[in-house]
Amino acid sequence: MLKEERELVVKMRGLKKSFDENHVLTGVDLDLYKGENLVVLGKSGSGKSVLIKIMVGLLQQDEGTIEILGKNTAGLSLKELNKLRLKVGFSFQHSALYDSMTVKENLVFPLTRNVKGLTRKEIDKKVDELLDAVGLPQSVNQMPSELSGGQKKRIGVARTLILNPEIMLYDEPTAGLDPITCVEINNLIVQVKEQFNTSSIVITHDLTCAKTTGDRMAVLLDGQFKAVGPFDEVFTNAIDQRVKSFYDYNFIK
Ligand SMILES: Nc1ncnc2c1ncn2[C@@H]1O[C@H](COP(=O)(O)OP(=O)(O)OP(=O)(O)O)[C@@H](O)[C@H]1O
Repeated sequence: MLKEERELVVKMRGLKKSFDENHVLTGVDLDLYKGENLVVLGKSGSGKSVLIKIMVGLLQQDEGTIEILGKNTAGLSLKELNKLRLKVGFSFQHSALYDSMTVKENLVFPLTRNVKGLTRKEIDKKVDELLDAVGLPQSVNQMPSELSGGQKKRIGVARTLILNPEIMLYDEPTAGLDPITCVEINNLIVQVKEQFNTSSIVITHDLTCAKTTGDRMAVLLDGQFKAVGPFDEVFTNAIDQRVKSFYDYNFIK
């Protein structure tokens, strides 16, 4: 199917954001198609987190529009916006699990807060389904402090998925993990897309993560996407020296 015929789940146009004289986003256009994983690459401080925060409503853009699942966020009431945001699952860089709650309680908390009228049986079924999906059914009664970094990330993903999001945002999913665990998390991101039919934005500096998880790359430079496309296309045909050097520094020979 031609790219243009595919359904867009996120459409950003002309997004700008400055902090005083720091012009972080200078005109971002971004398309996320249904069922794809789009990787956003950019060096430290390039504005990747600012972009995601605008998308989930933690920051407000100065200019530009965002459509999520066909709805322009500017025209929505707070109630409509909150409803829409439930369809966007945000998997934080540091997993953000509640340390005083068991794994199960961590998963149940967002579910009961956002979905009313579920029976105990339905809740248990959902928790079991998600822990199975992330490969950690045995961790149900463990405390976050008993989990490894990779396991915490998996539980974080399960907790995000429990609300059935249509769009997943992964912020530096492999940061701070050893290479073997990175591979496992990368595989999980691909698996989630296939199993739960999600579309995702993956923010990373890690080119192995990018190559494994991403259908397309989008490289953020000077506050805009300068190179967008499949991994090999973006890096082998790179005209911009900074896109080339981003690749070279990641794979130092
Ligand atoms: N709330 C804020 N107030 C002022 N400046 C901010 C704020 N948030 C981000 N910035 C600035 O915006 C720029 C981009 O930051 P951002 O966190 O988006 O970078 P990043 O690409 O995610 O970097 P990293 O890869 O290191 O996480 C930085 O110069 C940062 O100092």
